Amino acid sequence: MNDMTPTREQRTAALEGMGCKRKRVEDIRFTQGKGNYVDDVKLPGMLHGDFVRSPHPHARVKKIDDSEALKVPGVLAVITAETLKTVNLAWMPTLAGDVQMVLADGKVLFQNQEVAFVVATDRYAADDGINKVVVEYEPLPPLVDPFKSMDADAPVLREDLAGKTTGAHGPRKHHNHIFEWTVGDKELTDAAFKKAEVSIKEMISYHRTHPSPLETCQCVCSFDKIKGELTIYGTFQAPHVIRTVVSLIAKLPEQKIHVIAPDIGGGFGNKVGAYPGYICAAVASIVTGKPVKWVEDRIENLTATSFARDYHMTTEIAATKDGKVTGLRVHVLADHGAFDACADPSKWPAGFFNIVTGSYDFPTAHLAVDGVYTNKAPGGVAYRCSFRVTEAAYCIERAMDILAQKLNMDPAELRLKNFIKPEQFPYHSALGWEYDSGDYHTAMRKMMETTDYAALRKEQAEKRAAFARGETREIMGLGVSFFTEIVGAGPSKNCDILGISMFDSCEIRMHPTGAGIARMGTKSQGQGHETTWAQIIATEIGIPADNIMVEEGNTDTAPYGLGTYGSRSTPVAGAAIAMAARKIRAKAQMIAAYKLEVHEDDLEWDIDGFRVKGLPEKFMSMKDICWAAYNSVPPGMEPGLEAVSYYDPPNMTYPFGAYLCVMDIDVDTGVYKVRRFYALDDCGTRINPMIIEGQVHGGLTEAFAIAMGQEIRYDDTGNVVTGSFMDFFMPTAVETPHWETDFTVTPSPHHPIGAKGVGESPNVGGVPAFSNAVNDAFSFLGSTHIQMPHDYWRNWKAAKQLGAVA
Ligand code: PCD
Ligand SMILES: [Cu+]
Repeated sequence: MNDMTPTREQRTAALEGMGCKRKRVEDIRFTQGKGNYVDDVKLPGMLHGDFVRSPHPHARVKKIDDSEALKVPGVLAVITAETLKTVNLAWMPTLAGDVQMVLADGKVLFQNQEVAFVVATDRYAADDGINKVVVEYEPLPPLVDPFKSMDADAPVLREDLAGKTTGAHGPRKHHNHIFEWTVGDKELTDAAFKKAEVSIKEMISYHRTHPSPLETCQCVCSFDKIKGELTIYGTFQAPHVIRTVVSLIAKLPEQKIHVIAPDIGGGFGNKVGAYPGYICAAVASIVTGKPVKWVEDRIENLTATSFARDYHMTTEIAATKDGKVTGLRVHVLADHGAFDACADPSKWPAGFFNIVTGSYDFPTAHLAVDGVYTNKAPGGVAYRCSFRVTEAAYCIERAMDILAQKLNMDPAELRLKNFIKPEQFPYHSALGWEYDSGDYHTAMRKMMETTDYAALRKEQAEKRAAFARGETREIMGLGVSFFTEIVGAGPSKNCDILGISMFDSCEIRMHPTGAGIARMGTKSQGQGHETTWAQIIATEIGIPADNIMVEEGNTDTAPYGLGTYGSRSTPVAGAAIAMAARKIRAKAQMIAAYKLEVHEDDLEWDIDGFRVKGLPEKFMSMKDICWAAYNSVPPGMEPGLEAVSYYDPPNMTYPFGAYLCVMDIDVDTGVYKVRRFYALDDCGTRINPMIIEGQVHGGLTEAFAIAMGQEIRYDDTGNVVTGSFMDFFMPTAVETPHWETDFTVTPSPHHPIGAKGVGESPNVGGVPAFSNAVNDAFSFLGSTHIQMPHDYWRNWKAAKQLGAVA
């Protein structure tokens, strides 16, 4: 060996594999404005469609007159429910087993609901056409408050369901009831409460909000009459699912549907579902024979496509005097809006909300969820929520603080006392999950030491005394949050969408020169998959990440996958990638054995190739093996080097984290300052620490937005009052706090590379940390729970109600 021979460290570094802070390859195009988004798709002769929307939240549609609209220059067609009925598409199935109007059929059920679709030569003409469509409405009483939805005299919203006493998830108790879902042992839990030395009860609401990605939902549909083929470019987080759904509802053969999700400007769950815009653009293209583009504007996005949360959680904890939890009882009233269009795996009407026991060893628990209809937009699973895990984490983390307050215990100490212990993993929760791995005590203690939690509590006590003496008008809050996430939907035993198991996939094809292309069933919307997926392959097969091209989002080339949401890509596709790479390596080993003239078992893997055991100079690099795969494979072996893997995970993964928010609030103005925010995340094996940090920063910023002001609010008449960025809080760099990140590593025992998801964690853990900080600040004035969002006005109002301001 000469001096030029690279060291093992240099060879490893050259791969830029797992653990490397590899720079994001996609950013080369994004930072130069060279991304290719749906709105960049411009096809010859392309038309534009736009919606007439209802100003009323609840009304009968008496008549739609399009005669004047059709006279507008450039307007070619006005599509209504009547048009759609001719092709059986006036209603579409939702992922939650309900049906949803594509265009208003006799009635509208929420403000801004789609009523008619105007198709024109350009967007402006379409807009002019919209203004000329005359719709005659007969307003009906709106139902806004979910708590009144099951009143005896509540208006009937869904006339199409008249007389139906069962829905997709069992019996319905009322004409506005969707489902009741119960989990856990009711008797045992009731008994625990009877015996309880201490208990708390609080109605904890997680308000309605919206993911509002930078790029709104949009598509271009192009129907080729001659070939009978439909090509759909769209902002799809799950392109294959869209292809299957379109095939099923439009009765087009699946091979004749090409779904392409190009670059996506943020998804956050907003782009999982199927929207009327997609159906209308497809029908318009079939009718006109021209490509049709549909692009939502911001107000449409905020008010009509997939809201998030709107969970009202009556929460009770039973405990002993010294702070050991003995039971948890939760009732949720879930406001699903006008149609149940929640994008959960089929069997889970309330998603994975039954992770609500959190990080604590509850001997027993019982949960009941009632889903109800109101005159609001449909949706329900979006915005970094992992299928209602954000709601569950908020519920339990707020409740633990309330219990700590009642017991006069420190909230961090109460948590430490009740954590599931490291030796209890795999841990079976009272509500039915098997937590794969965790070390909660270590994470919590690291958070407490790094932030000097004890000193902060001391400072708080001093400030409270000073406040009492009238020396300051500022109060200080410490928001502790310790969350357990459940991501990686999911095992076919309990997760499917429309009957398709929630596996994911990867196909790797190596080229002769030691480069390759890898395709997955997932679809990045900004997460950086092009960077990280190549890193997994680099480590697994010893080819530099730079030599692996990652391609997602084209259903013609990618293997079938269920898409990217619920932080499932790393737990599911990440595993498929490792498994496909291992198949490549297994074949490579046979080729290397043949070339080095030894038995396969005499070879050992060494960073970027195979070495003959005990003969270090006999080595064949993976690059050379790629070449050999195309010219000298062992007799009887097929040439080439490619592999595909479909991975059905044996379990979910359970990332966790310890967060602390330090906040100061001025009681006279309600103005708060986030002095410090510390976030420790454990997502098992870390693929790209820089990307993880970016994910955490992004998720915390969204958590900050939600907890401190962001809200989709309806007034009593069913009017959305926060339907634009004038009113919907969108934090910029000015408002956003500074984030301190940290980590521990507890690998997932069942995942091939030990990785868990991380993308949703900061939102799951962040919201309770902010809300607990506000509540902790006010608690010494006698409050137990202040509802989110905690904007200045509400903080001031709380201070006033608590007698802190005159
Ligand atoms: N351990 C680990 C984990 C992870 N990672 C990384 O990180 C990321 C993420 O991941 P995940 O967790 O697995 O996830 P995904 O699946 O991929 O994704 C999803 C998520 O993601 C997040 N993030 C983000 N970012 C961006 N940029 N954009 C967007 O849109 C978004 N979104 C959001 C959401 S909302 Mo949902 O949908 O609601 O359900 S869900 C979600 C990627 O890249 C990966 O690779 C690493 O590195 N490592
Ligand atoms: Cu989610």
